[in-house]
Order: sequence, then structure tokens, then C-alpha cells
Amino acid sequence: MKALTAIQPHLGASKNVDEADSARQEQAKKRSLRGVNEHFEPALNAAMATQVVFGDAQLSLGDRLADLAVVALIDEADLSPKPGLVDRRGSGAHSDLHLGLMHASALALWPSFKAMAEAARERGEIDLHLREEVGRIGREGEEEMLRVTGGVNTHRGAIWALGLLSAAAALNVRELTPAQVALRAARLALLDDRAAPVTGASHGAQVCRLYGVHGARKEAQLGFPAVIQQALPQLARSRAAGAGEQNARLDALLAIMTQLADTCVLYRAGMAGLTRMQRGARAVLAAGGCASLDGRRRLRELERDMLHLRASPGGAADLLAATLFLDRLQHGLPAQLGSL
Ligand SMILES: CC(C)(COP(=O)(O)OP(=O)(O)OC[C@H]1O[C@@H](n2cnc3c(N)ncnc32)[C@H](O[C@H]2O[C@H](COP(=O)(O)OP(=O)(O)OP(=O)(O)O)[C@@H](O)[C@H]2O)[C@@H]1O)[C@@H](O)C(=O)NCCC(=O)NCCS
Ligand SMILES: Nc1ncnc2[nH]cnc12
Repeated sequence: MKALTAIQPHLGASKNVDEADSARQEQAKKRSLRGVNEHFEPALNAAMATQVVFGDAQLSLGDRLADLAVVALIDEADLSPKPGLVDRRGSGAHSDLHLGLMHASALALWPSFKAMAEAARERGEIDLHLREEVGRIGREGEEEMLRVTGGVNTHRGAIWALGLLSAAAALNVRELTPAQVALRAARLALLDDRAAPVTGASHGAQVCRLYGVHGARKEAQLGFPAVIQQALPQLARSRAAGAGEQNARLDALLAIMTQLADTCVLYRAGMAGLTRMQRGARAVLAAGGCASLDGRRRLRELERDMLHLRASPGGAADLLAATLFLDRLQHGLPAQLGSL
């Protein structure tokens, strides 16, 4: 587990959080790991501990950003109940995914996020050289993901989004608002990676052509509008309304689902499935969100329909992880990063 050496020193350093809550979370995460190679468990504990102890001066900028990215992925996977997606309750609309695999995949990506952040820090500017370096590291990350998961695509879209955002954050640690980081990520994504394979055969490319929508690449090139304009404002609104953190995160996911042309849903369930997803998400939010009884009823209806259609909003899930990354970055890290 060379990937996690940097976060090991944080084990046991969680004195700043409510201890009972922390113990409950640890137990639940351990339960969810059944079936996963056992040496992921200490690594996961370490990743969890980093959620609250970013103040350790031994960690480099790359370490911290990689920690943030991995924690965002684990938080996204754990968030429940998510319609059609893998969560603590089960595998949603997937037959080849489960929560342990999502955790293992997230942890395996730590070195890639660190390397992308370090490349950006070293280069110090947005140019073709950095774009191609980030692309190369991203492709290696995809290979590692497939190796760890036995060939299952768990986080392709997340490597793309969080890789760009980690690099963008590292480029200027004094400008870390979500809009600033997303804009730098967009500028990087707009550059053409000459080494990228141009097959046009990916699921995303196929449905983008078929339905004339924009997928993961364009979402990044536009500066992650689903995150900046939908998810983060909804997260803030739901928190301010006292929804509770898990409900606020679910509301943020639904806010993304109201608008996103999720190519995973399109590929599996066509335009009818995408329309059902968007309308269903709007209905939950209009009914008061996930903290309300009526909102929960609507959420159950949406989940029933997504399962019936075998539709899984994997793109929305990746963008929720990007939302959690930017949210933590803005609230938790600037003071420490500024001194690096
Ligand atoms: C630019 C890339 C993101 C490639 O994009 P493209 O659209 O060409 O390729 P896809 O393989 O379809 O991957 C895109 C993934 O992005 C997520 N996504 C979907 N819609 C959106 C959206 N509107 N905005 C943002 N993100 C979106 C989604 O990822 C999640 O779903 C994955 C599972 O999807 P899929 O494979 O379709 O479904 P399966 O269940 O596996 O198949 P079936 O069971 O249905 O048969 C899951 O991994 C989530 O992460 C899309 O999958 C970029 O990846 C790229 O250029 N890659 C090439 C290598 C490279 O240069 N990388 C550089 C990285 S910096
Ligand atoms: N929780 C999740 N379930 C299914 N696919 C995903 N892709 C990213 N996160 C996911």
C-alpha cells in the first residue's frame, strides 16, 4: 500500500471529532468492506481519519489533495439511499459493483490524484505540457482502477473530474473557491491531449452522438456547471434549512440529476430513462428534499423507476464527489495549503 503511506500518520488522530459518531462510522465502513482484500482496511481507516486532521505539517500539498479526492469518493459511495447507485444498502442497478469495490477503487486512485496535483504544482501554469501529463497519469490511474477491480469500471468519470480539479487546485493554493478551481480545471480540459486515444467508441461518445448531448468531457470544459450552479448551491440551501449533512448531500446529488445529461443513464435507458431521472429528481426537491417525508416518498418512487429501467446515474455520482471535494477545499483547507 505505498499509496497510503502519507495518510498513515493520521491514524488515531481524530480527537477533533465527536468520538461516538466517529466510532459508529468506522464500524459501518468496516462492515461494508466485507469481501474486499483485507489490506484495504487499515488504508480505509487512515483515509477516514484524514477527514478531520488536515493540520499535519508533514503532508505535502499533493498528499492533502489526494486525501481530499479519495475521501470525497468514499463519502459519495457511502451516501445512502442513492437511487440506482451503489451505496451502503446494496449495488443499485449494477450487477458487477458493490460498496467494497468502490472503496477499493477509490483508495487505489490516491497515487494518481497525488501525481496529478504534483505535476501541476511543478509546472505552475496551464499549458499543453501539463494537460498531456495529467492525461498520461489519468490513463495510468484507469489501468490501476481496472487492475484493482478485476476489470470493472468503477470511477472512470471520477478520475477525469477529480484529476482535473486536483491539478487545478494545486496550481494556485491562494485561489481555492469552487468557481476559481473549476475555471482552472476547465482551461486545462479545453487543451487537446494529443496522446488521448480517439476511438469515439466509449459509451459516452456513442450516446453524445446519438442524442446530441454533452458528456463528461464537455462538462469539465464548461467549468462543471452541474457542480457550481446546481450542487453546491443546493448543498448550502439544504444545510441552512437544517436538513442534516446526509440529506443535504442527497439533495445536492438530486440537484445534479435534475439537469445532467448523464451518459450512463442514456446508454442503459435512453432518453426516456434520462427524462425520468431528471423529472424524478425535480419532484423530490420540489416536495421539500430528502429531509422531508414527502421528499422521501418521491425518492423511493424515483429509485423504483431507476431500478426498473436498470438506470444508474454514475456521472451524477462522480459530480457529487467533485462537489464534496470542492466544498471541503473551500471550507477546510486554504489555511493549511496557503502555508505550503
Ligand atoms: C473524457 C473522459 C471522461 C471520457 O469520456 P467519454 O464520455 O468519452 O467516455 P466514458 O467511458 O463514457 O466515460 C465518461 C464517464 O464520465 C461519467 N459521466 C457520464 N455522464 C457524465 C456527464 N454528463 N458529466 C460528467 N460525467 C459524466 C461516467 O462515469 C461514471 O460511470 C461509470 C460507468 O459508466 P459506463 O462505463 O457507461 O457504464 P458501465 O456500468 O460500466 O457499463 P454498462 O454496465 O452500462 O455496460 C463509472 O465509472 C462512473 O465513473 C462516464 O462513464 C475521460 O475519461 C477520458 O478521456 N478518458 C480517456 C483516458 C484519458 O485520457 N484520461 C485522462 C484523465 S485526466
Ligand atoms: N455510487 C456509485 N454507484 C455506481 N456507479 C458509480 N460511479 C461513481 N459512483 C458510483
